[in-house]
Amino acid sequence: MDSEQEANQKKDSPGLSSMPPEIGCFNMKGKALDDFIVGTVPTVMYIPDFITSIEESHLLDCVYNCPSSKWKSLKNRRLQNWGGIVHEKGLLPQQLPPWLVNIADKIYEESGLFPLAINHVLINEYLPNQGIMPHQDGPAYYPVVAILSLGSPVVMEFAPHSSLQADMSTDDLSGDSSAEADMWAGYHRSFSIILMPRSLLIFKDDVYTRYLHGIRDNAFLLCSGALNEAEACRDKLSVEGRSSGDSRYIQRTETRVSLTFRLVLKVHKKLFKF
Ligand SMILES: O=C(O)CCC(=O)C(=O)O
Ligand SMILES: [Fe+2]
Repeated sequence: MDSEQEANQKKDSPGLSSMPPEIGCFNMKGKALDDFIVGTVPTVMYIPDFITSIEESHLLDCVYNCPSSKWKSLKNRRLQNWGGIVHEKGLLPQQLPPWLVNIADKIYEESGLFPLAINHVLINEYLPNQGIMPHQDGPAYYPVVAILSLGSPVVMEFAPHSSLQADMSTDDLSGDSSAEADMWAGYHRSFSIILMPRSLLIFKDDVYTRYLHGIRDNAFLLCSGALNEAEACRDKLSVEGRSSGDSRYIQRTETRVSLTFRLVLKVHKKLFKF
């Protein structure tokens, strides 16, 4: 941790008391949310150091102090589902615990991107060789997602959905000028983004509705060409890497935990009962 980060951490978190740290104000260093837009496809925002290391440890403690029954083991990762069951007809709601309400409300208030308070949080845990298949988050959610990363850095890859690739090939045959065709191909290119610990990734618009996102299940993840490569690699202490020719990789040595914040607009009145 550099001295500026250390100073910020001391300022934001007044001591290691047993009190849970308040999640500080949106750490945008005086910038507007639009200043964090990365890439050219609408719309991805990447906010480094959204929380401090102390807040990160507190959230990890909360995640790991939950009853083990809260974890659901999948083939390639574990997850906790908070906020209720997402059904194709809407959300069968459950109250979020206070430690999640705290941060969910901050993301809601400070981003201004959700029409109502965030009511659903998925927590994913990945070992260094685990990932998540390319997928879309689906129509049950309002089409904005915010992902807070804790622990090991990873690279998230985005690729246009096959329906968009079909559009592209139709366009290639439609006699566009080559400049326009190049623009179209560039616009729909796959891209990747390094998710450093404590960062917040937000995506919406075409990236939500027309792209797939995923994380490869490898301990080494290619990071050359990532939208935020320069920014993420400035913090060399946090990115353990290896190079092979022109390609650079980050090495995952620790577990990663991510918190995915979303809003389900349609909420059933009846509380979900076990
Ligand atoms: O762990 C992540 O960063 C991604 C999680 C995700 O895509 C999801 O929960 O839908
Ligand atoms: Fe997702």
